[in-house]
Amino acid sequence: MPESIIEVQDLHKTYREGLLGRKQVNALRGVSLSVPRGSVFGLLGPNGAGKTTLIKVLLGLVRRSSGRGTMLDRPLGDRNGRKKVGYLPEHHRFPRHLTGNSAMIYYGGLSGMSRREVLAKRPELLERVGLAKWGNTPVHKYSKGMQQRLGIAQALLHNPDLLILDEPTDGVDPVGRADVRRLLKQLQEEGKTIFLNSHQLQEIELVCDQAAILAKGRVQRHGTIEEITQHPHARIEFTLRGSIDEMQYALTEEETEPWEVEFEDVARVVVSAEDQATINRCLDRLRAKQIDIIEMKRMRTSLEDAFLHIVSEETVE
Ligand SMILES: Nc1ncnc2c1ncn2[C@@H]1O[C@H](COP(=O)(O)OP(=O)(O)OP(=O)(O)O)[C@@H](O)[C@H]1O
Repeated sequence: MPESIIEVQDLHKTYREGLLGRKQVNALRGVSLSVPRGSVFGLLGPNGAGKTTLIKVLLGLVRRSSGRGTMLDRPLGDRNGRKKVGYLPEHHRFPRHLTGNSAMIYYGGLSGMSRREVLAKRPELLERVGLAKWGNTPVHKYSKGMQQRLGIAQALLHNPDLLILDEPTDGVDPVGRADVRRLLKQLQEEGKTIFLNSHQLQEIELVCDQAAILAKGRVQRHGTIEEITQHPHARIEFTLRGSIDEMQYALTEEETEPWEVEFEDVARVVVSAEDQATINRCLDRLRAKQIDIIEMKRMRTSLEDAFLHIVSEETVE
């Protein structure tokens, strides 16, 4: 088992609202998960699932109602555990009057760094995020992608081991997203762990090694992207040549998706197979009917399909 940088067990958070706190919102209802050190970990979930609450509990910005955990080998909420964390909040806005350079000094100061320390690190960090030439430009002239990259640069100032990024590519165009992805991969290669909250499922699929899907305050699925996208039944796409009638006859007992006839004697069909024995049976019947198997490939579910399936499965309370 790889070492965990974040480990939480049975985390609950209930917000209380209204007069005397009578109205309760159960934002986290027993969240358990572990984030391997050195991974890029994606936290996914529909609106209101509890993602930001989980991040805030990890950072000690919101007090948990119950549960336990560790972050960077310290108990949850421990101030020393937070010193090695870089954080990019959701919808963050830099004050308009700051430039890239002055923003780095301002935010470095907030995490206790002296001006001299920031000045020593700033050129390299701005270079890394592709903003070396933009240091003197006011941030209100930056594109959304540039602002997010500056946000990541400020989160890296104190050389954290763990980066927690809440929607880092929100509102960023595809080119900007590819830049952010490249940067995250580089940071991972340097040994940093990245915990990413994102709505962009494709983004998570491209950049993350592991993910957790949160819905209604509970972890619905947790594992590598491969594990999450594994379909319970294998789906095999066959491209076949021969008599279309004979093909259909050979596969009458199987669960197939609509046939696509490409030419008069070539067709493509997807067969759902519960196990290898089902696949073998299909092959035997097709061969017995003298059908040529031109191609056979196992289909993967996209993370988006898996996400929609998991979220629609979850029970409504
Ligand atoms: N300070 C608060 N007081 C009361 N309820 C809150 C508070 N913060 C969040 N909630 C509620 O807790 C639940 C989880 O909210 P949270 O913001 O953690 O979800 P999320 O998954 O981050 O959603 P989104 O993707 O929309 O940002 C929601 O029902 C939300 O309305």
